[in-house]
Amino acid sequence: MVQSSVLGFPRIGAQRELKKITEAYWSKKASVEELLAKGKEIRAHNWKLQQAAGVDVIASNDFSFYDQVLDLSLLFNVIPDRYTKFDLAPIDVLFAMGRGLQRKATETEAAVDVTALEMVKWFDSNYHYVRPTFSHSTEFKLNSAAGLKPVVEYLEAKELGVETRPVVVGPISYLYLGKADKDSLDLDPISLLDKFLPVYKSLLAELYSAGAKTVQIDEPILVLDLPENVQKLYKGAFEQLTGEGLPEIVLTTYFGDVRPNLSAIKNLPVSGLHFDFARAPEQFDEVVAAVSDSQTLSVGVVDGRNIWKTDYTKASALVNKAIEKLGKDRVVVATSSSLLHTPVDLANESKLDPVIADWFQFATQKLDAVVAIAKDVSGEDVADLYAANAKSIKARQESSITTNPEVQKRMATINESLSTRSSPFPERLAAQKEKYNLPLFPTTTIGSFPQTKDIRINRNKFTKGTITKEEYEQFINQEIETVIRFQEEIGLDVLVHGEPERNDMVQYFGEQLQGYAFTTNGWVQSYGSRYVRPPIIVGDVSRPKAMSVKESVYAQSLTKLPVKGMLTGPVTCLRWSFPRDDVSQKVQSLQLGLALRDEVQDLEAAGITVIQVDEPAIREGLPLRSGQERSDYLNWAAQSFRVATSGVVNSTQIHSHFCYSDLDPNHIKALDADVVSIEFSKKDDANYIREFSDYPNHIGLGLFDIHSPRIPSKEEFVTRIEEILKVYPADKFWVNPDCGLKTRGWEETKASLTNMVDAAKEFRAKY
Ligand code: MET
Ligand SMILES: [Zn+2]
Repeated sequence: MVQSSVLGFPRIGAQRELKKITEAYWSKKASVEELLAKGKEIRAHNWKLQQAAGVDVIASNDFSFYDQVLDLSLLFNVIPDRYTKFDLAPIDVLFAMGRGLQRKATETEAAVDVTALEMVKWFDSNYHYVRPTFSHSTEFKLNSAAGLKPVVEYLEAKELGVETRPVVVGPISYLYLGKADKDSLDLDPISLLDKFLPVYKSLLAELYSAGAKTVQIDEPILVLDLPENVQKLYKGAFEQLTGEGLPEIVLTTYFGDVRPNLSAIKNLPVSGLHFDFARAPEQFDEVVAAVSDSQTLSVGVVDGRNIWKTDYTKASALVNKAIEKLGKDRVVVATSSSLLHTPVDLANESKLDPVIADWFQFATQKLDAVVAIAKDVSGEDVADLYAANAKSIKARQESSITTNPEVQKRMATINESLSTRSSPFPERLAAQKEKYNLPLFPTTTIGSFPQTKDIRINRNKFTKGTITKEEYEQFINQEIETVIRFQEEIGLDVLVHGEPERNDMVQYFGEQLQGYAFTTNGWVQSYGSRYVRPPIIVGDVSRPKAMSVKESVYAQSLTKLPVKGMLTGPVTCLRWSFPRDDVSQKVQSLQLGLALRDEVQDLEAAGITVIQVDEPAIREGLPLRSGQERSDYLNWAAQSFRVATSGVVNSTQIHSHFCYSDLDPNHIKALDADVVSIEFSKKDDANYIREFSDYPNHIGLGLFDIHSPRIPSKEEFVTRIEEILKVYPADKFWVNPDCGLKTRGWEETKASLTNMVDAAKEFRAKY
């Protein structure tokens, strides 16, 4: 029998149970016992679900209350001192590292004030991990204060009658994905490997004693351009991690092609290797040849990153090719990566057009897919399943929903002049200076203001039809007015309308574009308790009518100060949707660029002449390796943005915004935006700041973390601005937060922004 394997299952719960309980815990509406019990319930549910589906290899330790990488930092005691001095319970240390913690002293608790650790994109996905942060004083040890999570969860499953394979991020990836803390900037985390391995090994030994025969060790960095010194570490490291009293290891890689690093993993003493053939089928021959005689091959054919139905016939053909080489006993049918990146269950979608829904598989359906393929290649009769699958695949290929000849005709009109502004930046800058006459250190925000409960309630009422469209719009207008008045009051220079009408920055536009489908419950974890519901691009994209003009015009009518129009850029719309897999991403991105061009021009015509087109996803879309694919990407990504934004006059000021990543200024030059804002509050490295000083256009280097409820004081802003001014010129300096404020409450928003604006005024007076 060929086995089926799932590398990880979404942990958010089919009804977002995890979000509800963690947020209740944070606001002290649920106890720690209730929190832990809910986690346990979700895990049990997921294991049972996979067992019932017939999955042979089921993962444990794929659950997390915040992030699986952060869990390891707690487990291995990679906890910067600033989090340990308050005597917090382990779960609160975890949350403090993940999201910061600020609380006043009470009779029973001391005051706490710590910022969160840095959060960055997990490879090219829309998931974010909390970056391990090392210093010279880091002392690795198994931190068993709350039990050893992988062991606890392994035993928990066992008790339920489910034998699982614990999954842990590998030691080399863990270090490599980390960074040095501010006090130890000369430290290269990878140099800590020798110290780290014995502790990592003791975790494996504990798992083995608990009964785990095999563990899944994820080494996703093997799909990156790895420096040779890092490649060379694998052999020695895995030799140390195998042997008597230790479980067997299945080494997993995903999200790309491993070939350039293949020598690193050839002949490792691991019992199995896993590769992602959904993403990188081209690596097949070479990586299969690298599997040694004693090893199994886990064939990742069911895509963990997208929602399209797996083509069973194609998948079987690939698996059979592996079986020909290795035999049935040494081949496993697997998901390409963890299913964390897909929505939980298609059965929760009652509103999807059934014709289109038939093209999809969500995580729960993907369980059936791996099982069906494993059965088929084992020789079991699954002809009915295969016939039904072939029918769906064919129906999609032949559907007229996916093509729009008008869009295709318009795509042919894209050329240099359609994607270039009529004058270079210096001329535009002059025109804009004259028009807006902004002070030095102009202050602005990134767009969204707190999405309050009231907003959600009213949106729900409107969706359910219990209030009319007019009533809803009136409500939204009131919200806009509140936001405008607040901004005027505290003295911001370039205002925003606050985005109260938007549930999500991509979904909101997706719902108004042709060529998109959306789910009602297709949530995917983005970070912590923040989930997104990516819309799905099913066909050629176009814009039937204006999408954002009404709200912006209303906001502008309330004030003399400029109000920024606010759009989500083509690359971000693409990246934060589930893209089509039947046309290239470039084509989808340019189609979105054309649709947004119409919107930008409509805004300008309506008198909105500062327009921000957000591209926070541009960095994550960057192919993981350098080379042709990456330079092609940078070209079409920038071109799509320029298609959207270049049809305006010189005095119209185009802004863009980037967050969640180590942005390379070179990657955004070609967008040619007049002003960009960048998440920056966690960047301490002066050299990194300096890289931006050559950037030709104007930049707002984000001054505070919007993922955290913490309120920076005015003095803190002043110190930070001074620090940046050492290497960054004052005349290009915009003052703004890291990102939008939608996840924040009003109280902290008011306080933080007031302090920020006051700090800017101080510098304005000085310069
Ligand atoms: C993730 S980037 C968010 C940008 C958006 N304009 C906002 O303020 O929310
Ligand atoms: Zn942002």
